[in-house]
Amino acid sequence: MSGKLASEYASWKKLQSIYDAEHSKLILKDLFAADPERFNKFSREYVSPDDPSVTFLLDFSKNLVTEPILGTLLDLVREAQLETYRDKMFAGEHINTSEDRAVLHVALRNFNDFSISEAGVNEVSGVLAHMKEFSEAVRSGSWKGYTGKTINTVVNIGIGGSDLGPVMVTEALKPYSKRDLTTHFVSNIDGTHLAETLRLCDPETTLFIIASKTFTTQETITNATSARDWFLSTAKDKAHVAKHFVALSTNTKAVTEFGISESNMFQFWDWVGGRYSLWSAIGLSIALSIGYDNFEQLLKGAHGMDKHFKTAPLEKNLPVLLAVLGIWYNDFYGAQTHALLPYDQYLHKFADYFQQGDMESNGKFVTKGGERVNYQTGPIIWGAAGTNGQHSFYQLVHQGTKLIPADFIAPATTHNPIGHSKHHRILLSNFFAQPEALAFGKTEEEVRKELGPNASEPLIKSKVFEGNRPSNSIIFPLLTPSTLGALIALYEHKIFTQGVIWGINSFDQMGVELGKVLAKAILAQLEKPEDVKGHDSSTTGLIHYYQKYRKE
Ligand SMILES: O=P(O)(O)OC[C@H]1O[C@@H](O)[C@@H](O)[C@@H](O)[C@@H]1O
Repeated sequence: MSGKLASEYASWKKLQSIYDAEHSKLILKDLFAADPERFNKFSREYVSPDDPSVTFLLDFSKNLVTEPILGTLLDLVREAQLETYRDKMFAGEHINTSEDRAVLHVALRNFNDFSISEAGVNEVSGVLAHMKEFSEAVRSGSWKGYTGKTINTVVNIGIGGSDLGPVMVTEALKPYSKRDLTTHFVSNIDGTHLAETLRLCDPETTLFIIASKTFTTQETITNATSARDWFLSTAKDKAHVAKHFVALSTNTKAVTEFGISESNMFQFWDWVGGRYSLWSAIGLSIALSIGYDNFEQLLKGAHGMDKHFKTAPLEKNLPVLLAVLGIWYNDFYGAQTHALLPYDQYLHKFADYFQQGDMESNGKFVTKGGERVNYQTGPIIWGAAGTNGQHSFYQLVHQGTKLIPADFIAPATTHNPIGHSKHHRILLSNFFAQPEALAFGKTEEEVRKELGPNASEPLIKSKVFEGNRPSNSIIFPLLTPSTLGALIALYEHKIFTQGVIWGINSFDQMGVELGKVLAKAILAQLEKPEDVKGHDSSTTGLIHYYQKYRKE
């Protein structure tokens, strides 16, 4: 982000020559055999500077790196002036240059450690107090619906950043949830999503949270309007909306026009990016589900990671280490994707969440200076909870033709120790086994020995695991709110670091606009075939087919 393309840095060029000269010699089996200290050298234990119970181990020894390679990757971080840009972010400088905005999700979870001067930052504690008061009123039952009944269902209506964070975290922290308060999330404009959710709701006991930073997003406003219509078809009187609809937004005018009073609105600010907003008022559904105190623990866990990112030397800085390892595969090995593989059912939405977090942040081909990059930027993020993935896509990860770096993530202790943790031991045996199999594989010689002299050649070949497939492992004691906060912030800062190295703006999302504009134009043409104008023959043909078969 120093105005240069990443490929112009001396360290980038050096990494390229190292890759060219050495990559065929970087064999994990040999690297481990040559150095009994490899695990100690290439693993780090994180302990929150605020709370020693928030801790995890990052083992990155099963990566195709040596100490000199890691050193050169960290030189790249220095050359890109990461520390300067990190400090600019924490100081509230407008590092989101295309939108002229500060990037201050760290201010949402700042417990007085960083001094940040930006309009709105001094309002954060007031909004948190409002969230606490409101969530406690709903959870205690003192907040009543229009017929005097207690709220037992929450429906969050939002999309993208106003949906994915709350969904992921409420799922992840279910053990902390109030089980008699059900939380649903409606995001898709497809009426099916709302209709199927409303089937589960009673208007007298349901609270709708309309979550939208801009309060103009077509999907959210359409879903919110239909939800209000559904509610009023029973409640009749518009005055009852006040007991059943609240808004989370930066746009007071649009919220009040929708019919939600300012007192039922939870504010946030333009310096909170949608995909970094779960820490803001957008987290209200989380606070309702797990209670405000646990929500605050989530924030505190993230804050500890913020401090670590801000102060730890680069070689001990976990977000930086994850970032440079990702760059090594993405930009030098040509890996297209990165898999997030949590061995924890509660984290089953983790990869979905970081699909937006990473791909909307770093899926950019133009630098902040307006130049087209001549290297790869953001990877494709995907994944699923273990062990399900093992019975689905791991075949390709183990024996396919692509290199797929992966992060394996697991808690040492489960919240559900059924059968004296029998399930968890089986789960974790897989969490340990998969990275081992990926890294070390199974040689032809081993297969031959195993199958005996009568085995056919094709069978032998098909059972060989080449190995040498890299992964990180992250293991922590238990998935608590504060540990989850630290983990999310870990990945947020990884994404930030990669964006700085690539020289791109990780905080705008211009790429989502064109489709929205075209959809608006098409919506106005859907009624009659003669209205369909200005499109290519494919788009026109598709719309005509729809018009032929549509019923209503
Ligand atoms: O929160 P609102 O404003 O409804 O936006 C919801 C989402 O919209 C998308 O188009 C993206 O821009 C996301 O970053 C954003 O989270």
